[in-house]
Amino acid sequence: DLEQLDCTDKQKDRMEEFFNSKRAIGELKHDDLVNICELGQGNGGIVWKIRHKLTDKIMARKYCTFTNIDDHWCNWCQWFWNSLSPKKGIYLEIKPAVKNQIVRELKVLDRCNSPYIVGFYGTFAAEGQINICMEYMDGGSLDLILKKVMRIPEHILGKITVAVLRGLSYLREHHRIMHRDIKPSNILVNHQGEIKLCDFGVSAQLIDSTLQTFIGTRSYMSPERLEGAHYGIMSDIWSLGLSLVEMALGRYPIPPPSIEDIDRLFDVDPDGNQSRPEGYGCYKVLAIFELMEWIVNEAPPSLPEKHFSPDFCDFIDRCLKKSTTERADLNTLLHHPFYKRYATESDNQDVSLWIEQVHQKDQ
Ligand SMILES: COC(=O)c1c[nH]c2ncccc12
Ligand code: NA
Repeated sequence: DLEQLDCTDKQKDRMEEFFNSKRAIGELKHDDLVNICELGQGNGGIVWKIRHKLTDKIMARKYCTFTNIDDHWCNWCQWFWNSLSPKKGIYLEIKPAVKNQIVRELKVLDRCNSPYIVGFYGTFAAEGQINICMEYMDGGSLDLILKKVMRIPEHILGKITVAVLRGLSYLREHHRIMHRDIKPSNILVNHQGEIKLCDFGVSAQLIDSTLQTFIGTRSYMSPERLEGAHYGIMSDIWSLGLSLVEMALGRYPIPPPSIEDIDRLFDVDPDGNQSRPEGYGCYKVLAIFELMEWIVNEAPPSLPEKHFSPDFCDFIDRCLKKSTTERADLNTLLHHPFYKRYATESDNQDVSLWIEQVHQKDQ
């Protein structure tokens, strides 16, 4: 039965519904699943929309790719990364014993039941890969939504903040783990207006066995983590702050845009449509290592009070303190006015409506 989570009756019903469908599905087998379409190339794997033949249940399935060690680039990266932080050796192959440990550790996902964590149907090894089957979120991930809209309005970002902080609290209180990879592509939404986290580092072995730590063109990693120092939940807080600024401005905020850049981003043309101004793409895109250097050495980004509420600006400033001793911790943020403004609203009809509008743009 449901652990007595502090959630609304509607949320309890939704989770009960999920448990029933999970029980009906039972043990997941490779041959019972049919691929429908690709949903995204996540970090450490590819995500597919699939259908469970016997129950017609739609799910999301992540194929976890490992260090394809024959790839020269990966070897170089891994060597480079180890030279930066020689704390762990290079996994030249995924030994069966390691694979079994990963599957065992992923079983923890069976017990991750929260309205703010994407549902888990099961995991299995097939064709030398590990598969994780999860709840399908028909609104997709926020990075893809951000590509469709100019930027995400503050009241929606407030709801996103509530969901992420509650998801992080759940992971810490019930499973004593941090997320490790908070960013827009790991925050999913659906047409019911639900907002959930996915891709958290539940298996230490899986984290060690994949190169996910730094592949990609952007970094949501905190300064202390980039420096190879010890990091914990406070690193998730930094990642949340950076993700919120990106979604609020509509672009990755490092190097920080100038006030002129921001005014241009917020300019509306005469007939009131917000089109991406021609100068939009003009900002300099830094290479990944320049970016990491900027995060470690330069001042953190912030929001302009001209376009956002003082509470939101203050919330962001507290998340993006470079020093972990100055940065707000989870409990402080759960008492922050910006969080409290949205925490009271129990249903997410506004989010549901907004998702509808966003996806209408496709048609
Ligand atoms: C890593 O998990 C995922 O990316 C996803 C889990 N459920 C989803 N639903 C839609 C899109 C992506 C996902
Ligand atoms: Na992901």
